[in-house]
Amino acid sequence: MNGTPKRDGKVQANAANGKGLVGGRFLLDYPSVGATETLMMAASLADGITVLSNVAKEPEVVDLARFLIDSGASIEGAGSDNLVIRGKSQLHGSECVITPDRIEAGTFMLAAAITHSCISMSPVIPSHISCLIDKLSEAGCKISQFNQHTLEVSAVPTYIGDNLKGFDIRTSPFPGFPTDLQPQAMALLATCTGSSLVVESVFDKRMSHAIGLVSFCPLIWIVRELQKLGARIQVCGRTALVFGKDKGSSLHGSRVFASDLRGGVSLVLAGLAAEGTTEINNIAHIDRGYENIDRKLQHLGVDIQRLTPVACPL
Ligand SMILES: CC(=O)N[C@H]1[C@@H](OP(=O)(O)OP(=O)(O)OC[C@H]2O[C@@H](n3ccc(=O)[nH]c3=O)[C@H](O)[C@@H]2O)O[C@H](CO)[C@@H](O)[C@@H]1O
Ligand SMILES: C=C(OP(=O)(O)O)C(=O)O
Repeated sequence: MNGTPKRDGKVQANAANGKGLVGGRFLLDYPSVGATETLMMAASLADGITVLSNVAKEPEVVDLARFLIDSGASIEGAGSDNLVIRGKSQLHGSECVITPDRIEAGTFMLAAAITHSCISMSPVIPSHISCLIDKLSEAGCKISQFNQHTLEVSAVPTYIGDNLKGFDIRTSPFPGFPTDLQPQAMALLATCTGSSLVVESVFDKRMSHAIGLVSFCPLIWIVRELQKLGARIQVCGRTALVFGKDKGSSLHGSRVFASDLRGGVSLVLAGLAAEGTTEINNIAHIDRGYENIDRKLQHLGVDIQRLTPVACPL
């Protein structure tokens, strides 16, 4: 794309002067999920061979590669640092079964932990959430795998004693700890014993952008909402220090506001552990990533009521 003009806030792109896309070599500065997926789709229909280096290895990238291959694309290396894509003149339709949502599964695992309960989940691909499995095990949960795709998370008092132990987190690209589970894990840490460090190394703006709320920053916002529920958290740059539960201190219900998807669901988790009633507003954020979360939690015995309908029915 040469001399990409910007007009009225829009970018107008012209591929190879109107002759279509041509393959090439790309070295990504950062293994970006969106950039890898976009380049993979473009290269599948570009003229010639494309070599992509330092690409994202997230399961969703591998899933998209599988779908493109089933649709006629030629992609080698999905799940590794490098991809070789031989462009085709066209693709065809194919059927696709989407990989189980590891972030939804991880959120329910954290729900089991924060409520000191036992939840069995299926289908889950354990290797997609091995980092969370390790952290919850470190906290004292018992995680059992029953068959290829069934996991049970147990944090019942007879097993863990009075409380789970805090643990430290540093988010990083797959297979590291997912940034999309960071706020939910922070809610859990506020109920564990001891202090825990959370370092956000994927999304700079989730941590450092707006200390003092100069402009919108999801992390600062969510910390403030969790604090309304009694969580004790201090943020410094990309690091949050979560002070766990002392004897006598606990989360309590309050009126809070979701400001984004994962921060929003972390308020649901905190609400599960809080004494009294928690009212969460702006739940459209949560509905974007959790289908029927209220009904799923009701099935697990949670006293939860939806006060506003799903904004955009799924
Ligand atoms: C729709 C979707 O799939 N969204 C996911 C995707 O977002 P998304 O694809 O947008 O995330 P990226 O992996 O591109 O970006 C992650 C971070 O890296 C930064 N960056 C990105 C490219 C670059 O060249 N340099 C750079 O610094 C971005 O500003 C951002 O802070 O991956 C994120 C990281 O796992 C997840 O949190 C999102 O849920
Ligand atoms: C950040 C996420 O998605 P979105 O970019 O759609 O908010 C997410 O899935 O956690």
